[in-house]
Amino acid sequence: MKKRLLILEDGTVFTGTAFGSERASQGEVVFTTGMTGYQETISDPSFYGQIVTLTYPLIGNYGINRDDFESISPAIRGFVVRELAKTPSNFRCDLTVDEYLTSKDIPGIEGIDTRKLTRIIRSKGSVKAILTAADEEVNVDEIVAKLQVTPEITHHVREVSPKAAYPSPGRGKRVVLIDYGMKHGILRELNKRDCDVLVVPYNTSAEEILAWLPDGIMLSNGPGNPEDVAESVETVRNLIGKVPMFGICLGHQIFSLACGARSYKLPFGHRGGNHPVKDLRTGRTDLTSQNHGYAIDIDSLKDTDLEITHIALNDGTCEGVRHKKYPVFTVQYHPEASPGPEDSNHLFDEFIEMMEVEAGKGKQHA
Ligand SMILES: NC(=O)CC[C@H](N)C(=O)O
Repeated sequence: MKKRLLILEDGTVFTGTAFGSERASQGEVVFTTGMTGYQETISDPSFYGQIVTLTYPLIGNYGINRDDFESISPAIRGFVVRELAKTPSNFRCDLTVDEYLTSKDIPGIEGIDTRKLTRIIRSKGSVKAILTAADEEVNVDEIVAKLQVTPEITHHVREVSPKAAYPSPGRGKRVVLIDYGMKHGILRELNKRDCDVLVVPYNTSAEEILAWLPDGIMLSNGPGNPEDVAESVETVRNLIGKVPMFGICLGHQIFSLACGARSYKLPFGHRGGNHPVKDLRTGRTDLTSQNHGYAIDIDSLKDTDLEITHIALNDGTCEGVRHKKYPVFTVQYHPEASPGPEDSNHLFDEFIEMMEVEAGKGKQHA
């Protein structure tokens, strides 16, 4: 069993056991609180550039299967667990987490105090860290000094958005899905409703999108700071009022910025499967799946045509908006679940309904 170190920029060193790839890796450490769904978490492209720690203490007990991936290649920089199950047991299990991460060249560490690590992230906020082998040559002071001056990575979306458009056909509503680093759950939900989907790269122009004559546009989740993707904000600005839109997570942030709102970085983000969110119009609270480090500033909505529709009950932050004039709504959380609760799955039905209503209006005009 090889020893591995997780060294934080504040100088804290955790010593644990290595699994997965043997290489060293650097990233922002974040924690997620889901008790299940680690396979979806590992393969969620919104974690690009991050070392992910799971607060649930035993991970890997049902292995990795063929069905639950949210993308083809995981984008995480490292995986941190208290205890990794060595002998998973499940009828769908194909590989162990160790085998899978080794095949994808992602390093992991187990056997560290993940509660202590989580507390550090909670009190310090975003923390840069490095995963490296515990050999004699390691100079912790040098690594810490290097970490402290390493700038945050920018423009994550470019790394995970597809290079070309591809179809996912259906007989229903025609939807252009802008893929900023999409979880496949979003595409699955649209396909389940028989949508005729065209998935397009983040930098596809508004003209190209509209040339496909979509009934609706879906703005996906994705990694990083929404302010880094100014060109996508500009594209969305040019689409507002032309076609119904539904946005999720980064899609929600990009749409809000396009309407003139501002975003900011949360102290330690929302990541997990039990975040209560209140729908301000119905008073209903859904338990939601979340994975975001940024949020839309509620005060900044005053100067826009947006109305806040959802708030996080844990900290009162913005969880959803709706355009006052045009058929567009967006949420900060994940109605596609995968992983997590499916309470808000109905939002995909609302999107279909919204497209039907708009298509009906078009017919009346014709
Ligand atoms: N899952 C997402 O789309 C996350 C959005 C954005 N990258 C954030 O961290 O806030």
